[in-house]
Amino acid sequence: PVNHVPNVQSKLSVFFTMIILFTYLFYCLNGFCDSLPRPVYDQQTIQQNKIILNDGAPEQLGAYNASPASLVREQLSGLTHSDAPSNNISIANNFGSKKFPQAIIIGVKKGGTRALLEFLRIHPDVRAVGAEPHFFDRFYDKGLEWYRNLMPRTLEGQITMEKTPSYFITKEAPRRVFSMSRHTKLIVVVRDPVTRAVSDYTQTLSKSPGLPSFQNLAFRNATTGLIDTSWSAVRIGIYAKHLENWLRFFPLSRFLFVSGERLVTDPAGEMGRVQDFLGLKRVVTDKHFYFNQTKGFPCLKKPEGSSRPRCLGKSKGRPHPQIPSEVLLRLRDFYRPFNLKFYQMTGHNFGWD
Ligand SMILES: Nc1ncnc2c1ncn2[C@@H]1O[C@H](COP(=O)(O)OS(=O)(=O)O)[C@@H](OP(=O)(O)O)[C@H]1O
Repeated sequence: PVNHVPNVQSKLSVFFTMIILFTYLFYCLNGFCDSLPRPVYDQQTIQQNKIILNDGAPEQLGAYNASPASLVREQLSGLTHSDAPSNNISIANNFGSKKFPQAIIIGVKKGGTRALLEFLRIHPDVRAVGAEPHFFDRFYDKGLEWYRNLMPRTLEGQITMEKTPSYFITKEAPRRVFSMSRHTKLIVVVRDPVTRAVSDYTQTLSKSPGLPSFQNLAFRNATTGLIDTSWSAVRIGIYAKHLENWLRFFPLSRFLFVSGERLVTDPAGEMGRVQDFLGLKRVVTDKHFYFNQTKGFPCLKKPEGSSRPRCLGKSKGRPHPQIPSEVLLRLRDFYRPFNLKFYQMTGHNFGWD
């Protein structure tokens, strides 16, 4: 019996070592290893992403917009499945690596950028940040590593993406994106600038109900009908001017112009063009969409990370206020030459005139 004591002891120590190893393995698989202290900029990122969700709008987040909690999960796990069950998140946690985006939706505000990103996110080869990072306009001084850290982890063959519609009108953005990578693919969702201006105004009005009327803001002089181009809702729609700025750094072949109107009337058709441009298999097709009569927009039968059909949230597809027709006509006249120039530059007639 004396001989058995060391035997039992060694068996026990092997048993306890195994328990410790298994506990550690389980701990890591659940993603807790990754929650060790992170660099300061990562912690700041979490805070900032909470603020800059949905184009900086402190509005009700849409069904597709990542919640702050999911952003935190995203930051900690490197995943963007805002609705994915947490166990999925933790298992995939350590796979892949964070890369700079190979494609960015750079604009335009109120063009339909959220819809496009959410439609793309159902593609298995696309991984995207849920929130708008605003790196190339607001947070450039945080540095490229900060930016890369915001990205979800991707596996070989997957594309990293983000969307920040204000990049399109940011003077410094083209040079900054170029210095990250001159091969970056740039997607611009454009929409009739008049409707876009009204949509932009509607969003601001929803946050500031005391806002002056649309016509008060649109005209510098109501009698002469002089348009106020310093009003951002007007200025953003001068697409030709903003595009000129980008073409100083990127050739036209690096751009894809998506029609915001067609994204609503024929989402599958427009998604086909987008997937081709990104070099992706055409996985997102008409079978992924259904037209929701109540919402008045196409919705996804199975959005990413969910098995239930879902539309974008309340902040997308808001009813627009009635604007006097003469005001809209005047604005239409104002945009016409810029639109024609834009059609010429892109080789695509968007049919707004
Ligand atoms: N499928 C679907 N569902 C809901 N809304 C859709 C969809 N496709 C395009 N749109 C249009 O997207 C407009 C909002 O554009 P953005 O997402 O670019 O806005 S933002 O700049 O991010 O605030 C939004 O503008 P408004 O209608 O003025 O709210 C919509 O017209």
